[in-house]
Amino acid sequence: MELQEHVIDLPKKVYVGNGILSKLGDYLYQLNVVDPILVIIGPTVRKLVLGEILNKITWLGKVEMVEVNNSSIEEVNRTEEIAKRVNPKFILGIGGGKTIDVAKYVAYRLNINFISIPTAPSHDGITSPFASIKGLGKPVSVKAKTPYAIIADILVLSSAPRRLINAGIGDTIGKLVAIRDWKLASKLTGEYYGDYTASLALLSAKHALACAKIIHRDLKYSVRLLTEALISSGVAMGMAGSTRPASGSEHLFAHAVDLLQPNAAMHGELVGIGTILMAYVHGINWKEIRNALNKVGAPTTARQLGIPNDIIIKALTIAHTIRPERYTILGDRGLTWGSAEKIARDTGVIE
Ligand SMILES: NC(=O)C1=CN([C@@H]2O[C@H](COP(=O)(O)OP(=O)(O)OC[C@H]3O[C@@H](n4cnc5c(N)ncnc54)[C@H](OP(=O)(O)O)[C@@H]3O)[C@@H](O)[C@H]2O)C=CC1
Ligand SMILES: O=C(CO)COP(=O)(O)O
Ligand SMILES: [Zn+2]
Repeated sequence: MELQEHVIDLPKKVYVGNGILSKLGDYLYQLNVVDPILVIIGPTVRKLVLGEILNKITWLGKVEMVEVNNSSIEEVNRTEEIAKRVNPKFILGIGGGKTIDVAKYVAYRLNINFISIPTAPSHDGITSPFASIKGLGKPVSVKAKTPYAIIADILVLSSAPRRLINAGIGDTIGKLVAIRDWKLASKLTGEYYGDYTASLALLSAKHALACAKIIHRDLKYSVRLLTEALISSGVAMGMAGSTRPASGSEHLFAHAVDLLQPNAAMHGELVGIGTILMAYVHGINWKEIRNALNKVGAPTTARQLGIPNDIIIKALTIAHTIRPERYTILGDRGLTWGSAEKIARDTGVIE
């Protein structure tokens, strides 16, 4: 049998360490970064780190900056127009998941090198060659540019609000369910299952569980664990050429809630709750997942997020329609209202 071509495109270098943003200029030199450079940043992060960043890169020559407010297609189009004018050789995306997604997607559309500088360990888009852009007609991620390099400063990441750190734990714990959905799909539909990439995603989830155990004692060490887990989950997506190892029924639930009640919660928070629910459906230890999220202070109930019970139940019943081509434990027909309500009540997600 002739093997289909599969190309794995991975970042060239990953820098991780405490206070390493102070060496940004050195890293860009090592990476042969030349001007013009376009910095894409969000408004909050701009206030926090822009001064430090600009200090380190202005020697490179022409540096322009664009502030993005969300990850909508309108914001992508606006940023792309600026990028066309600047004609950068490199794009630096600095911030949380939304800013990095916009930077990564604009870099993809214009085929420009993209460097990922995360400021919050809240999502595994830090390394992945995918972006979640609102307004493209579907709530799931689309192909984007593989980061040329990643610069993850643990001091910056661990100073992010605790809610963002907890969201990263939720997004990563989700892989416990995602890889089970993938394996199930391979058995039932014959879909290719990548043992290696699934193991990498599973390892990330285990690191997130370990992080949840020690975060109260050693924040910096646990954020380092979490960041490495997020990076390797992104690498798993890059190796698989799809978000399959990192996104299963728990993400479908999160996307469904986002559709029904936009901006109700952070992505990783919804994925965390989705993981409790779908772990229950898979018949695995959902209480361990709930305990880990509870222990760090991440939400485990609809009430904590101010989401009405009906939205949770409705999301469970429509989750299977979000990405019908990706088979999960929800099957082709999804959950009935009654079974969805029972799952949500049994797991304590709704009262
Ligand atoms: N591409 C992929 O593979 C993946 C993409 N995603 C996507 O990522 C997004 C979620 O990312 P997430 O980071 O949770 O949300 P946001 O990007 O919306 O970030 C949340 C907020 O945190 C702020 N922030 C970031 N860093 C810091 C910091 N160090 N200190 C204080 N505030 C900070 C941001 O500021 P500012 O306003 O400046 O941006 C923003 O206001 C979703 O759209 C999700 O779909 C998630 C997983 C994977
Ligand atoms: O959030 C993601 C991985 O954590 C990406 O998943 P989707 O492909 O479902 O958008
Ligand atoms: Zn995710």
